[in-house]
Amino acid sequence: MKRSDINRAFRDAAACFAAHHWTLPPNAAWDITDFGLGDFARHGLTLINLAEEPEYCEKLMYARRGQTTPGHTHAKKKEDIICRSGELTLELWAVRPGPDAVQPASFTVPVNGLPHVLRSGEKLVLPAGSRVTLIPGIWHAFYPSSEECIIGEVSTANDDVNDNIFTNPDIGRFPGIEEDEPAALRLLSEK
Ligand SMILES: O=C[C@@H](O)[C@@H](O)[C@H](O)CO
Repeated sequence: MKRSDINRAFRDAAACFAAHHWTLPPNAAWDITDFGLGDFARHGLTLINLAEEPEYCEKLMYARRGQTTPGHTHAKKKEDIICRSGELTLELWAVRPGPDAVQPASFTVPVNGLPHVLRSGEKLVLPAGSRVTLIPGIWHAFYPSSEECIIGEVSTANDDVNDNIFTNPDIGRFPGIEEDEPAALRLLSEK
C-alpha cells in the first residue's frame, strides 16, 4: 500500500468515528490493510485494536462501500461481528468455500443471541445494532451495504499473525508499504 493511501484511510475512518461520537483511546493501535492484494478500495479494512489481552480482544473497524474483507476463518478465535453504524453484509459458509466444497444444506449461527438458519454462502444483512456470533471454522467475508460502516468485534484471544486462514492463498494479512509521503501514524504491524 502507498503511505498516502494509509494516511487517507486513517483520516476517513477517524472522521467517521468522530461523526458517530466514537471517541478513540490515546495511542490507538491502528491496523490498516489491503490484505496484500494492492487494491484497498476493493479489498480493504481499517481496524483499531481497542483491547488486546491474552483472554479477549475488542476491535473497532471501518469500511467504505466497495471494500470487502476477504473470505477467511479462524482456528481459535470466536468472535461477534457487530454492525455499529450503517448496514453490514456478511457472506457465511459452514465449510471452506470453493468449487470442490461439499457444503451442508444449512447451518445455524446466533444473530443477536438467537439461532438463525442459513444456507452455506448465503448473505446475512446486519442493520446497525445487530451482531452475529462466529465460532472457529465458520468462513466469513463482509462488506458495507451502506456508504460506510462502523463495525465492532468482540472476541476471544486475537492472533492476527497466525490465526487468519484465507480462501485466497495470495493474501497477506498486513500490507507492504511504499513510502510516498510522510506517515501520519505508525500501524500495529510497524511497531
Ligand atoms: O472477521 C474479521 C476479523 O477476524 C478481523 O479481526 C481480522 O483481523 C481479519 O483478518
